[in-house]
Amino acid sequence: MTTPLLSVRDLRVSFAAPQSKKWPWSPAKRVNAVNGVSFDLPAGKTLGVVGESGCGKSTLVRAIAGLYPPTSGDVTFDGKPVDYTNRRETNALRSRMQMIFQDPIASLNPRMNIREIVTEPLRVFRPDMTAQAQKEAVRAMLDRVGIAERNFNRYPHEFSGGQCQRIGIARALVTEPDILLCDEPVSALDVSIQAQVINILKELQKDMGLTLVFVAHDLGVVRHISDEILVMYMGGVMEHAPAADLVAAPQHPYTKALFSAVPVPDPKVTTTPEVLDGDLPSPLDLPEGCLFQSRCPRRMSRCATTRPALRHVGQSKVACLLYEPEPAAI
Ligand SMILES: Nc1ncnc2c1ncn2[C@@H]1O[C@H](COP(=O)(O)OP(=O)(O)OP(=O)(O)O)[C@@H](O)[C@H]1O
Repeated sequence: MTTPLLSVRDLRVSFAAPQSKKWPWSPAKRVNAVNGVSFDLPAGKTLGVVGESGCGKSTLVRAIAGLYPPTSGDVTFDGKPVDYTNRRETNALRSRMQMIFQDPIASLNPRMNIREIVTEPLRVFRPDMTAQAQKEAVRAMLDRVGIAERNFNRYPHEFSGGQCQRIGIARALVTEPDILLCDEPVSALDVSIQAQVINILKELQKDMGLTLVFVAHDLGVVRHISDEILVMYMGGVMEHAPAADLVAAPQHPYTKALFSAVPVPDPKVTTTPEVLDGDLPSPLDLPEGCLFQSRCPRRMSRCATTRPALRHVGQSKVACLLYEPEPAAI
């Protein structure tokens, strides 16, 4: 079996919660944003990450990129464990692992023109390149994302959201990284522009042999671009499956509810979104058993005490006690 390009094992990220002003002596609490995520991603493939707002998707990719320090767990990149406390190592990692963000305009420096923005990563990560070689690389990269040379001296505010996202992609890919972490890159764009940006990403992935992690809350977009999909809920993985299997036959009760809400573009097909009752648990105080128990339509008594592990169900991996035999009574 080939070694995956990216391996994540039991990754956890928590943040210090703001201290209560009314009860400053109360014990400090932590927001548990990512709670034990594991996956392997082979080179050249795309992993989609989906889930409701606040389930920890952005925190997961930012922790992998080294923007948030993981609380525990291991990340292995290209066969080597990543030490996020080692600054030199993290900097070297950044040249091979780049990121694009949700708000394309805000993620570009408003004081730099487009040429300067796309040249910046080369100045940092490829100081060995001559100024002429850098200029050529920037021109070629901007050309590939469809930005004409006559616009290179213009500033981000002069471009539309879709153009800014293309510039963001050029900035991320100019150093020819191995992996691109995409944090909701098309959520802020119009639907027609979303398709253009996704097609550019897919073309570049093919040409450059890129590996992608693609975060989105729009399941339609994710299933179009992904080879495999990770479904997150309250910072944990509920299901991890090949995209086609997840769409055709979701296994976890949460995935089923999530997919039942996706509209089908066919007037003859009627869909009935499954409404989930119950409250979300607090990320400050996670339940002992299954993270989804408070809203699960298939809840059983042992869900309150046992946290299910991801286990194989056909081609998928599912974290649900429905697929775990009940232990025999002693
Ligand atoms: N810097 C931070 N400090 C404290 N809590 C944070 C911080 N960043 C995220 N969180 C919390 O961590 C949890 C996960 O947030 P995150 O942004 O990763 O979710 P998400 O799934 O990406 O949501 P969205 O789709 O809305 O971007 C949330 O409860 C959020 O409030």
